[in-house]
Amino acid sequence: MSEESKRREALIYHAKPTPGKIKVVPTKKYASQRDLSLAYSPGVAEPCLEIEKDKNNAYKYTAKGNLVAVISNGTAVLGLGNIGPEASKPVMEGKGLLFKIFADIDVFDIEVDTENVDEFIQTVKMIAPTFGGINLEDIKAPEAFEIERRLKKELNIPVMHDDQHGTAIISAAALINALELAEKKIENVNIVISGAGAAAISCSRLYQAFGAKRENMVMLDSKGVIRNDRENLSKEKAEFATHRKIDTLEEAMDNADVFIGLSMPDIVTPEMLLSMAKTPIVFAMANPNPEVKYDIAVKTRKDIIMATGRSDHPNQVNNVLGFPFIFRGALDVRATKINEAMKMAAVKALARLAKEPVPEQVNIAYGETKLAFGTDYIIPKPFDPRLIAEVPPAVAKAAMESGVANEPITDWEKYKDILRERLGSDNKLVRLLLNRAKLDPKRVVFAEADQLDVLKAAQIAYEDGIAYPILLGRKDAIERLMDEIDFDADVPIIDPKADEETDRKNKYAEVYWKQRKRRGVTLYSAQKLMRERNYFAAMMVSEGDADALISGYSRNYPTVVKPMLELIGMTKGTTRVATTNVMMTKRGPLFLSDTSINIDPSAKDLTKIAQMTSQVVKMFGMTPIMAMTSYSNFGSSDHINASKVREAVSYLHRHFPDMIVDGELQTDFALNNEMRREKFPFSKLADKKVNTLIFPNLDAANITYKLLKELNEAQSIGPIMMGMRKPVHILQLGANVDEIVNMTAIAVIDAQHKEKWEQEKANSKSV
Ligand SMILES: NC(=O)C1=CN([C@@H]2O[C@H](COP(=O)(O)OP(=O)(O)OC[C@H]3O[C@@H](n4cnc5c(N)ncnc54)[C@H](OP(=O)(O)O)[C@@H]3O)[C@@H](O)[C@H]2O)C=CC1
Ligand SMILES: CC(=O)C(=O)O
Ligand SMILES: [Mg+2]
Repeated sequence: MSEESKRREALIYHAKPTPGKIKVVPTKKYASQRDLSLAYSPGVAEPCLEIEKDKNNAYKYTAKGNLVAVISNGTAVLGLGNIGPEASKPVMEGKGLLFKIFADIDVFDIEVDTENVDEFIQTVKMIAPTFGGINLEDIKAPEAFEIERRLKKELNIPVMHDDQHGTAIISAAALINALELAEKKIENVNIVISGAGAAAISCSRLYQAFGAKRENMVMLDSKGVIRNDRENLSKEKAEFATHRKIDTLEEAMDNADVFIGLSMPDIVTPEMLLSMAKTPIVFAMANPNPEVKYDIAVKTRKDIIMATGRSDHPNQVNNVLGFPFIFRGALDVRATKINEAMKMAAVKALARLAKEPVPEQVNIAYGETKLAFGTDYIIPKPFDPRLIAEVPPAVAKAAMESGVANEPITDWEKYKDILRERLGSDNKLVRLLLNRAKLDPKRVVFAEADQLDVLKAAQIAYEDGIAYPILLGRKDAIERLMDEIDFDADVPIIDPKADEETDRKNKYAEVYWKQRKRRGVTLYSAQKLMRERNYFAAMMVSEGDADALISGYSRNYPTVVKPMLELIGMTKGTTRVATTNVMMTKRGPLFLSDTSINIDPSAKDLTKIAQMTSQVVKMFGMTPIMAMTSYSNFGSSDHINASKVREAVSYLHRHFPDMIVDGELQTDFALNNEMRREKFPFSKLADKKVNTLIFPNLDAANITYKLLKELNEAQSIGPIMMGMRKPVHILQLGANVDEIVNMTAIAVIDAQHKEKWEQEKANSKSV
């Protein structure tokens, strides 16, 4: 994309469909007059009076505790300089967006029209009662130092200048890890710091707290090297003035181990990079354009460990990894400050997390195949969902230990769950699935293990303890791919076409032939069939050599369903198989059935689909609240398509009175309690939140789930196969790695349940 197109794209993004990036959304009901009388006069007076009695009640009755002010005067906006308060607003709104999506913190951005330190401080102090915390942003040095120092002293809520400490925290974490990779000790390295402003001074101070030596540092500002014989140095610059008799960046870079750029674009030349010591560490963090372009740097030095502040290259060292999580931890213990102990705890948590195996969803989010700790991955990525559960607890704990927390946390596991929940219900449901599977992992045969994504999913399932994979496919291809993705495990690999070792192929063929020899199957044709991976895999499960099966990644649904039905068949007493998809929507998980199999189910089929779906919903630990959907509401149409749904509902009401199910209902009435309450107060669904929709036919269900998925309205898990005698689960064609892992967990849970039923059956027989 050309620079001009990028420019246009950025402007359109900010302008359309509504100008800006954030808005205020009410969190309470406001539909009726009654709601309004609570939200505003007269009801609102009650919390006012409670807060008048005790100011701390503001945390109980208002949004204060989760509200941070992002405040700037626009004097040092990114690396764009002093562009004024109005021009800084897009950046401040951007910070608001990041606070929200990464840590679920609400933000008012406030742009103040003054460069006078006293006026600025006075303004912040006067508006501070509104907020739980103050994030100072893009205020130039040296004023930024005084502003932060005085506000910290005079306010009893956390105040942090993000450009100083957010940047210091993330770059210190990156530096610690980069030094480990370069096999250098922080006490010994020579560090050049370009910039002597808010970010640079604060970073250099924090590096010292981790062992860097001031005498090994050379700092530069717009006038060159800050020497101790220079006159009129500010207090902060004087702190880092060097005794070395050098003047230029070029001289400073000679034999330096580390370059920290918090200044201006394009000031580091290839020659300077070449003059640095071996395995140089270069963090060119000026935004939006770094001190040296990423491509030039990595081309110039093959041994470089390179980072920028940008998201379009590896190693984004940017304070986005700091401020959301630091404030989250501070707010959650109602800390009065953000102190050194809290900052250091955040550094350590970030540095540690980078060394942990990276979840596949992070690889997917960044279009990577295998992120792992190394020169191109020295710090976690901002979209890493683990950040929220790792960094804020570390910060909160440090706040408690250093005596600045007003609301200590006692149950850390519960706190971590609450934090994860803040990122939405999708993560919660998936986590629940994975955790359940891990409780009792099963042997899962992956019928298409020679496909990279399937193999990666099998690797994750194995490494996370979700399943014991059995890999089916060409052995040489699987082994080559395993090498490629570092899947180093002793898991069975079976090639159905050449399974000489166990001779299972012939054993399965014999079983199959015996079952069907009077139905035109010869032993020869059975042997031929067992070379086909889906038949072989189905026989493995049927014969108890595997507990569950995953297939369908590379073939269309009916081709895979056929052998499964033929060899494994349905659960006893079942006349139908069907599928359900769980859609993770904004209103919570929603089960949709039947999404893949029954084209035009009868009333009786619909009752079966509803019952099977009800079992699956329970498997997810939820109570099924089901609406049988239609274009008609409770008899408003006499057409056969509506009456069959009515008939199904009536059957379920008669035979399963405990089931919470009703219809026929249009989807808006099914999902909107108020509409339903008003028009159909007699409905058995009453005020319950519907979590399951049974559709009258395949068209409706399949179109709905694909539409939701494609419009990014919901992430989908499924289709989950229901009604099979054994746990067999068929993927959507071309499913991604996350979807395959989720399906594997479902297959394992399905196997756990089926095993339990078998045992219960056996026990009841023996009684
Ligand atoms: N990646 C990240 O997370 C972050 C990156 N930054 C980036 O760091 C830069 C500085 O931000 P901040 O500290 O807030 O701003 P400040 O205005 O406080 O500081 C800017 C500093 O850069 C110095 N400078 C200007 N030109 C040169 C030059 N040619 N060589 C060396 N130093 C020079 C200035 O010198 P003088 O004192 O003489 O004026 C000043 O000390 C910006 O580009 C910003 O985008 C900032 C925060 C976070
Ligand atoms: C990232 C940031 O805060 C800055 O560049 O100013
Ligand atoms: Mg900034």
